[in-house]
Amino acid sequence: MEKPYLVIEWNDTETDATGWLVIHNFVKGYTSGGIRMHPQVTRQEVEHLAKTMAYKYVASESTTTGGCKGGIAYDYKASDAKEVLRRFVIAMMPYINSDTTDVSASLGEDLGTSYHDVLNVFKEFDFDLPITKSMKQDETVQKGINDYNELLKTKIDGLFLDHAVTGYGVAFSADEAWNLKGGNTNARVVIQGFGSVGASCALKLEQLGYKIVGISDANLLVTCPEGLDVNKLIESKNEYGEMDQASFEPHYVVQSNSEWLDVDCDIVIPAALENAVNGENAHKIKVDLVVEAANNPISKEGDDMLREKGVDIVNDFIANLGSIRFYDAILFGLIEPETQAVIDDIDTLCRKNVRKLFSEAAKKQAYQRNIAKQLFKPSISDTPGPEKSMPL
Ligand SMILES: NC(=O)c1ccc[n+]([C@@H]2O[C@H](COP(=O)([O-])OP(=O)(O)OC[C@H]3O[C@@H](n4cnc5c(N)ncnc54)[C@H](O)[C@@H]3O)[C@@H](O)[C@H]2O)c1
Repeated sequence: MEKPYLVIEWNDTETDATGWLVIHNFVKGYTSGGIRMHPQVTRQEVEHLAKTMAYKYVASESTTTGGCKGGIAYDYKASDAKEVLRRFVIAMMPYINSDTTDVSASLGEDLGTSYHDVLNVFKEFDFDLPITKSMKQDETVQKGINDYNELLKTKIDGLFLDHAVTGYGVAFSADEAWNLKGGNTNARVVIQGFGSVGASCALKLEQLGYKIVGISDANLLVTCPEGLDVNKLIESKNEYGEMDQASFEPHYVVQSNSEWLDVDCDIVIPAALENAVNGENAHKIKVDLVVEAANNPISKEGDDMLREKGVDIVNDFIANLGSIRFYDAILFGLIEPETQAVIDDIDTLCRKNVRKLFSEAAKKQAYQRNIAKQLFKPSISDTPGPEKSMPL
């Protein structure tokens, strides 16, 4: 279960883009994950992300879904990025929507891609959500698909629900961990990234009484020791999660985004890049809580340094499971299909997992990441096929 079940490499016929679909495991013929696009994507990164997805489904209490990931090495801002994404999705179609085997890899959005664009390709092929043959015959799942599509149109706090769920889950996780540590109120938070996840996390933490004192995006770092106005920054950000300097208050300070770990704060939340905390910069971390909103945002060297320093962490597949829990809980009818019920469910699950993580880590005097890998290790890896058709 440490090696991926399947790795498929794709070379675009019209550009120099290369991509991979990595399926870490299937559960009942089903596996799910997003598609990432940026110029530095590697096969190794996609394999690592697919594995993280498998753990994340276990942490989400899913009994129906394995972990996979798509990755495309291409500039997500290029004028033809959407066509490249479309050709990648089409190339992977036999694994996404198969009528000959009871198998489906459900692909959604990740860094550099939007769910809407992925969905448009599915529509060309006449389906809404990729599911297995058994799922197509299941009334609960059919209702779940409709409910999910309806919920995608709803908003909370001005954000589309699917753009809120992950960041809110990160915020609930950070809040639970901070409370368990006996942290002070009004704690100061720095966040790397202001996309779907970074922005919604900042907003929920602000609602919970935290001060967001620094946010970085692909272009800059903006700081304010008294707290940034998160709503105003969200209103003015563009589709790539980049803030508009014209909306900044005169007392905000703008610096290079590479200085994000120099900001004086209590909690650090990497919500953008892989290996954002690494052997070169981990020494700058002076806080004793890091919450991983991005997938795999801390390199092995960076992680060793944080562990030695005694920094507490809430790792990625516990903190950022919001969107997959939303999808699973609605698709399989685990909760009421209502906007607030989705948020409450993520609130409850994230806090429960963080309490379990911190209490086990304290009991065993061990680093949280090692404990998380024991607590949420995937134990199922089906060989999919007709003989595996089974009731959900
Ligand atoms: N979207 C989800 O529901 C979801 C779920 C789980 C995990 N994640 C993970 O969270 C991370 C962010 O995802 P997202 O959906 O918010 O992506 P996004 O594409 O919406 O936003 C990415 C953000 O990162 C910023 N960024 C890029 N380069 C940067 C740099 N050098 N310094 C600082 N910021 C930089 C961008 O400007 C943007 O604000 C990814 O690792 C993704 O895999 C996302």
